[in-house]
Amino acid sequence: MTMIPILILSGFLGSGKTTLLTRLLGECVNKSIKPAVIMNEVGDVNLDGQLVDEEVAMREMLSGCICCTIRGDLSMEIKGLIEQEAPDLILIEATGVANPIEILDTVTETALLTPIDIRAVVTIVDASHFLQLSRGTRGRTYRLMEDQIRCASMLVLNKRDLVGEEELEEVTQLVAALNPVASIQPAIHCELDECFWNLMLEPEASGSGAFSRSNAKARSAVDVRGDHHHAHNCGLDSRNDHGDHDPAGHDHHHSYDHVMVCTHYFSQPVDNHRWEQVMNELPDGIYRAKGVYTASTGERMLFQYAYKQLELIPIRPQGQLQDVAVFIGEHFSKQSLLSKLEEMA
Ligand SMILES: Nc1nc2c(ncn2[C@@H]2O[C@H](COP(=O)(O)OP(=O)(O)OP(=O)(O)O)[C@@H](O)[C@H]2O)c(=O)[nH]1
Repeated sequence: MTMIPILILSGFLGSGKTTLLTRLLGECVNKSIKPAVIMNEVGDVNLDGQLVDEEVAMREMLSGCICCTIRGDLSMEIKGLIEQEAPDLILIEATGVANPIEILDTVTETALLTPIDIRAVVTIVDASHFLQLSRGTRGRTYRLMEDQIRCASMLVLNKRDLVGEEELEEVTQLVAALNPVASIQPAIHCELDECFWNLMLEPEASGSGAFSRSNAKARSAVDVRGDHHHAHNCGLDSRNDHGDHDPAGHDHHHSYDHVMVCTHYFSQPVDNHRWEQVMNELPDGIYRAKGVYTASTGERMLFQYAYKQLELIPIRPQGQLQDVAVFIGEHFSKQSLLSKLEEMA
């Protein structure tokens, strides 16, 4: 019986999951592996899908988080992908607010429907952001990041370019203390050593043990017991299941109910400089934004904003794609943001 390996990419908003995913897809081409991708977004548009080659089989799960509201759908997506696309490997990019323990649980349940093997949970950590939060009050976002780190089998300490040597040492120690088992790799734009790609894509060839399903289950169980309050929820505020029991019978403690999503559809082209200005003036509460707009030059632009860093990338969209911006953060006024965006028109 062939078991289809699954890689779960976890990490807080803007940490570099899509960056890692696109690199992994490149490595798959090099190694003649046929991948399939499941992308999950908290908003109702998937812009990251634009960065994935058209030829790669992809399923999008939007407007909910696979770790809670739409976790049942994940099993069906995995089963459907295997039956329809016969991939060698499935890569799941979770939302940045997902609790990977829940995803592990769901994927493990999927094994009852179809033969799969969880090969690794790769958590990407924004080294600079994590360090900054660790030095502050260590609120809910920090706790979610801790959970994501705890259940990883591999850890990528990304955005190494944004921290100095001593800070890197400090953040490595923090992360290693939370998860002494996982291998840790510092990286810039998720550029990893060859052995890391081999571990993810060809564990047999590299002679290293995979993250077997039973390991995953055991790990998940330990974490659930050890830190029960953080175990069964994600940081998404757009759910309506507050305090409910979920079908699997888990108690939901919504300790991460603090992340807000705001979506804006552009009605006309936008001047690039004006857009940079607007993004520079965003309130501190907005830590992540992405979208597509038409510049006044007529060019389509994909923009990425993570923790005050803005990136504008000219794109040729695959298929129909609306001009839209999604803002993610906490404690910000959606109304004043939307008015500001309206004013631009
Ligand atoms: N300076 C710096 N920026 C990075 C690095 N890696 C990724 N980025 C940028 O950070 C932003 C977010 O990267 P993504 O890969 O989209 O992050 P993500 O985790 O998929 O984001 P979400 O899907 O919103 O959760 C993009 O603008 C990237 O180009 C890095 O090592 N250093």
